[in-house]
Amino acid sequence: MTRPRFRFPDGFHWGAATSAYQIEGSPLADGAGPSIWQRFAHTPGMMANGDTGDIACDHYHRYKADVQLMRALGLQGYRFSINWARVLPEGTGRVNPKGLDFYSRLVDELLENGIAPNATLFHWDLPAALDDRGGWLNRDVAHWFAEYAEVMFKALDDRVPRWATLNEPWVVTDGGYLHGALAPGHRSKYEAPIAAHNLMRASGAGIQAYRAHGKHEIGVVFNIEPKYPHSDSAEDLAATRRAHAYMNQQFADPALLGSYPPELKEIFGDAWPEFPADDLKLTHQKVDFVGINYYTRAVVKHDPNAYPLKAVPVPQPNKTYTETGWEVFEQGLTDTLTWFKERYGNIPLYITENGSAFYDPPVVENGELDDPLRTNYLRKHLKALHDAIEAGVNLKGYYAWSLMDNLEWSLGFSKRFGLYHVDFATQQRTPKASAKLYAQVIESNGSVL
Ligand SMILES: N#[N+]C[C@@H]1[C@@H](O)[C@H](O)[C@@H](O)[C@@H]2O[C@H]12
Repeated sequence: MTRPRFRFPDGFHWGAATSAYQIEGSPLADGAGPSIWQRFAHTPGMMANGDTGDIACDHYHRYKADVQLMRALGLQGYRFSINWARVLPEGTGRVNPKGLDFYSRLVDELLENGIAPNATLFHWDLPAALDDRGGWLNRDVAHWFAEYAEVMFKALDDRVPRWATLNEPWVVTDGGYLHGALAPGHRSKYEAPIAAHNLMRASGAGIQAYRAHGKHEIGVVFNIEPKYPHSDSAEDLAATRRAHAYMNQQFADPALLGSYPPELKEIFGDAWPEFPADDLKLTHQKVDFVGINYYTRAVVKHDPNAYPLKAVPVPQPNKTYTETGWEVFEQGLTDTLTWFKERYGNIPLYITENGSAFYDPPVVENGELDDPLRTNYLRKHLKALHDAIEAGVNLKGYYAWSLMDNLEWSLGFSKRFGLYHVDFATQQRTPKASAKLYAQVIESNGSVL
């Protein structure tokens, strides 16, 4: 019998992902300290519709039922993040036992249901107390992060097989320090490179701490958005190179090569610091895997007025765009993975996030909600994933973003990425047709595609 065209390798890992501030709610419960997202969301004008993570998906209370949603899909893994300030209310020093206990109970619930926990230490919600001490702009943050990481490793590494230090450091610096659209809401081209550098120093220090205490795997998660030139003019090619270095190499290069791409000094000019040489020895630690979050691509052209890249994305005609304004371009996923292998070697890779926000008409029929555009996105991207494996990429697994509709950061609850629909007034979860497809993909290891 011939092997089905899109059957994935035996042992391929199928999961779904979320993050703490986007789903948990109860951000200050049981002794938790505030994070910068708790403050940002309660700052007037920062969040669409004034939405906050005060309740979100109420996962802090509903986690057992949510694990059953994961089980219903047949998930083999669940990628979640830990709210640093729930465990260390001041960011360092005193541990909050009730905060630690929540994550211990979540991990046990996952294991009891045959789902492997995949824990991310930092998914943007820095403790506010550390932001008050300079946050990612203070070089001491590498030590603060390593202290927090050690607390978590000692508490959970006996049960957590896979850890990530950071989620998408690029978004933290571009959104939180350059453009100000995300917490902590700074707007400085002088601060952004410093925060970026300290994020990677902290990731390196966290990996070093894991090597002293851990028994399993640790890696780091980057968002990668492949850049394609609008034309083959020298200006557009140079703009594409800058955009690629700024988003796709600024963090992976110091982590995996121990260097920075030269374009960064060209982009930031006098705002690019001369970092101590030893710093790149700290950022450059052996990782057991890299997580890649892929959503879309960008076609890039030169624009002398664009800050700071002198490059802008070019909308593509006759293409499907998601509610977040992202072109549906599955070939970009294949291209991203082959590029990553060519530049950084045959490191084990996971797609740690991939998904799409489309408007879902809440029409529930036979217990599910139809979402054809999201289902089509999922099908196309899983096929593209299989193409990358056939091209020789060392791809170990895939986590759909997201398990359920949640707080899309400053966009609030308006952008729905979930496989499960959430009625935020009632907290009712309803599987979408995309959830049904995903469950069939998992059960057949891709053969249904
Ligand atoms: N926007 N968007 C969806 C998704 C976001 O919800 C995640 O928290 C991030 O890791 C990453 O940006 C991707």
